[in-house]
Amino acid sequence: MIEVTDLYKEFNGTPVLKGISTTFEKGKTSMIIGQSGSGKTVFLKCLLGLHIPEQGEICFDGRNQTQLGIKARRQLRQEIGMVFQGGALYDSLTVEENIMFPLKMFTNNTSAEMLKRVNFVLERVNLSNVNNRFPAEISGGMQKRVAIARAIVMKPKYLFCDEPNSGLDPNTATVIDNLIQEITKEYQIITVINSHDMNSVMEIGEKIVFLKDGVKAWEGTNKEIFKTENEAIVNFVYSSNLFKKVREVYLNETK
Ligand SMILES: Nc1ncnc2c1ncn2[C@@H]1O[C@H](COP(=O)(O)OP(=O)(O)OP(=O)(O)O)[C@@H](O)[C@H]1O
Repeated sequence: MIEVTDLYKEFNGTPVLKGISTTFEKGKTSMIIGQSGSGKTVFLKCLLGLHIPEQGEICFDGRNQTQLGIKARRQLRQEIGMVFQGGALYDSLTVEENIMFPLKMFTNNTSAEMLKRVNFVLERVNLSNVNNRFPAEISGGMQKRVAIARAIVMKPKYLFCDEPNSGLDPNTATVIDNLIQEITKEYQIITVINSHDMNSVMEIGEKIVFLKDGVKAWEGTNKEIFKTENEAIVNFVYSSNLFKKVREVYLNETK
């Protein structure tokens, strides 16, 4: 479990995260949502250890990230897989080289062992015959799959995804969402996703943390989001007429 307690982060005296506490569980896809500027990226960067919070604790299965020594921090970093916004693949490396990169960096595996693992994760994300292609030679959806394959190649305990669906059409976005959720369950990973995409939130948001002005304004599941009376989350999620209608139908059907 990841336990975040009273997390506080400021920049030049301006508070961005104002005492956030929450937990993320194994085998669940948890989502951080909120308006632009609400602090989602800063929160994810704190989890990754890229920002040092002024106050609070982030415990990864009992290990308080902010108090770990260099060696333990490096170990923890290796247990985290990251899917960056836009995929962040290396353009000059092939798909195979991109996925092999963390293995080369952090393991002493032989070339044959690394290749076996690369092919295994490529198969897991339903990609074949793309080993020697460059990122520019495959579609956006395929690039996301490669980014997911690279994120899981080190068998992470924790998977963080920043806007994994950005730039994808709705069908491909749903396929990527489902893939992330399947992998989360199959390998019992703790997955935390930053998202703007309400379809994703409704589809795979087993836990949703809603940030508003750096404060946790609501948390719950994608089912609870339909029923909640919390004004802040209702205004945020149901700003679209389509979602207002969907909510009405759901509430009528479950009366
Ligand atoms: N390195 C930094 N230095 C100073 N201010 C920062 C820094 N990083 C983020 N901020 C500020 O923190 C606030 C929250 O930013 P953050 O990027 O977390 O928002 P967000 O919710 O991820 O927004 P978006 O959905 O647009 O990506 C913003 O006001 C931003 O300007």
